[in-house]
Amino acid sequence: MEDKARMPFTEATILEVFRMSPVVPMGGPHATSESTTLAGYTIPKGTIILGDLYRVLHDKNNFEDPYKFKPERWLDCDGKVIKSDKMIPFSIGPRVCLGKGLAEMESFIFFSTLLQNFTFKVPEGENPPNGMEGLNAIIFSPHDYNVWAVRR
Ligand code: HEM
Repeated sequence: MEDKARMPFTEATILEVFRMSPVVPMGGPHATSESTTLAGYTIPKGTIILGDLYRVLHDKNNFEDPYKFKPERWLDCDGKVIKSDKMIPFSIGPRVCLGKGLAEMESFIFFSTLLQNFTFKVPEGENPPNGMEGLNAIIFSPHDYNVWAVRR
């Protein structure tokens, strides 16, 4: 993990994967504990609320070319990783994902270890998933696809 600070492009790539294909696109269900008003709408007590994390992560006001996979959007002109409060794949607020730190650490170790040891190739004539289509339930996952993992 101490190498992470020296691997900004790897971190940027993982951020872009989380942005393009958020694992929990609608976050967790919440409910209003009392009646409230938001943007002129009255929301009665007990209303189930789902925050559309996917929409925030694909809003062109938040991210230029939101449907393009561009890891470099996360790097500033000095090559340092940019932080954004619009980057909310783990949700926000008091019920933010409890495993956020662990998940970020695991993703970095998993991804960098795989890339250190393998080159990934799509078999000829087949298309890799585009990051947007998949099985969209509580958890978003890509459709099945084939990939060759060639040992380096
Ligand atoms: C890429 C990996 C992960 C993503 C994108 C993710 C995302 C999320 C999201 C969006 C929520 C809903 C927050 C809300 O209700 O507003 C959540 C909740 C939660 N996550 Fe994760 N999560 C990940 C991995 C993990 C891991 C590894 C753990 C535990 C080791 C974990 C534990 C939890 C728990 C306990 C909650 C419920 C928090 C609460 O309601 O107070 N998550 N996660």
